[in-house]
Amino acid sequence: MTPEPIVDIADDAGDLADRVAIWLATRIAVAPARVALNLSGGSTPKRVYELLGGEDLGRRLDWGKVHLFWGDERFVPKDHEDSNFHMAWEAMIRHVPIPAAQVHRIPTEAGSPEKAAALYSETLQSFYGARTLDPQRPLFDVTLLGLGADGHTASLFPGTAALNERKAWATSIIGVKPEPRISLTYPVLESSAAILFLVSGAEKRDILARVLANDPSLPTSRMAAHGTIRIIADRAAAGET
Ligand SMILES: O=C(O)[C@H](O)[C@@H](O)[C@H](O)[C@H](O)COP(=O)(O)O
Repeated sequence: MTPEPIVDIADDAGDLADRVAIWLATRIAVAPARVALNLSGGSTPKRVYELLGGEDLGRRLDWGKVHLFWGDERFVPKDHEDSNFHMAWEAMIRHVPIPAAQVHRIPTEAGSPEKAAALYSETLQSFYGARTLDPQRPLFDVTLLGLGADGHTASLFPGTAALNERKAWATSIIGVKPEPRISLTYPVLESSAAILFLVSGAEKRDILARVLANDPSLPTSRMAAHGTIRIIADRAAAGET
């Protein structure tokens, strides 16, 4: 990974979620105007979204300046239980006063995964106000990502053409998982002031060690961000228990 990640160790999954939620709440609070958060799917961030959508934290945040995006999505309807949007909707979005126009989900109602990817690229470019990314002006304030057991992140899986896509902002991934996926590409994920990887559980221990050793065969290791990269792992994932 470039730059070298900052690694934070949380006690357990609950502590990890608390830290990330507070970190995100602080980013939202200090942002002068709009703040663009790029969300991930997976089981690890769900508790973070619940905290941000909860009574305690959710009501204190200025949701009027928050814009939500997704790093990847399954090509399923928006209310499908496997939808990353649906997970964030249930855990957080439906509980908070964020304007609907600021929730930029991946449009899986488009006729095909390719069309959904093309439409989402347009959404991102229109938000950014340009079709070319400027390293000095990141698209996202924060990108949340996970680490899959095979080293994937977002829906960038080992050995797929999506890893080499540098031109399109979003792409479709077909034939790797039972359902097609749509994923932002490296240049777009990397256009973030801060990237935060959430890694929890003993089953992630080996793969996290390989990422930290910069194994180039792993999509996660190949992330080369413009801003900072932080990995928040719990003790089980970090091999400290
Ligand atoms: O939609 C998804 O599933 C993801 O975007 C994916 O990249 C995920 O972040 C990792 O597979 C880790 O998932 P866990 O948090 O469930 O371990």
